[in-house]
Amino acid sequence: MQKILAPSILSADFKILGEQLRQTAEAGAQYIHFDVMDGDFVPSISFGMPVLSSIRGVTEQVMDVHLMVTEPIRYVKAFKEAGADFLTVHYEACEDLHRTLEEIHKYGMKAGISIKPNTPVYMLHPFLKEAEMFLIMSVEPGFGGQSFIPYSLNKIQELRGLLEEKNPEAAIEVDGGIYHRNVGEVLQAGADVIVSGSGVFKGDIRENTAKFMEILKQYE
Ligand SMILES: O=C(CO)[C@@H](O)[C@H](O)COP(=O)(O)O
Repeated sequence: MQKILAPSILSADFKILGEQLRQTAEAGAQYIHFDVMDGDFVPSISFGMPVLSSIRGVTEQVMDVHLMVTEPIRYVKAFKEAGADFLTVHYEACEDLHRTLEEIHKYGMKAGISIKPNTPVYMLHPFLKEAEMFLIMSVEPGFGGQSFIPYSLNKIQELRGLLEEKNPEAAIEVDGGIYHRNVGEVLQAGADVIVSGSGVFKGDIRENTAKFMEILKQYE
């Protein structure tokens, strides 16, 4: 399977966001990871639909939207209209996850399910055939720039094994604390989509992205 880089714009410079997205696209990043925080499910507040609509107009990259929001079902239609391609919700944030995933599919988006670092992979069992992507958070959701939690590697391996049997087409995305120095072990464990904020946007964006793409290719 092709390996994908999804730069997380949480670490971008919003004064020149369009230009920074262009640099990631030109260096090969296929997705843009768009973190939405509501100040309730996570302590921080980030950005929402108006920012997504605005960047949708300046790049062809796939919009990979990660809702760190309580009861995200309330916003499915709005994020579709703003330009989301993937809509990922948290297992821990949904009263009825089956219905939330159905709603995402009803609006023609691909659905993702995310779990926090302390949520075991077995909680995903009832939903393995209901999503196109599964997001393992390798830091506590809420802030960029944290350290990768090593136990996440075991969770990726466990999930890979389950998906091979139940939903081999589904992708595993991993998010938090990923840099050039550790992305190899994340890919080796079974990840398909790599989210990186600080690792892409701190320093030379073109060079950082190109180096990630070079490493990703070695694991295809
Ligand atoms: O969702 C989150 C944090 O909640 C992540 O997407 C971070 O934005 C990743 O940032 P780095 O750890 O790569 O700086």
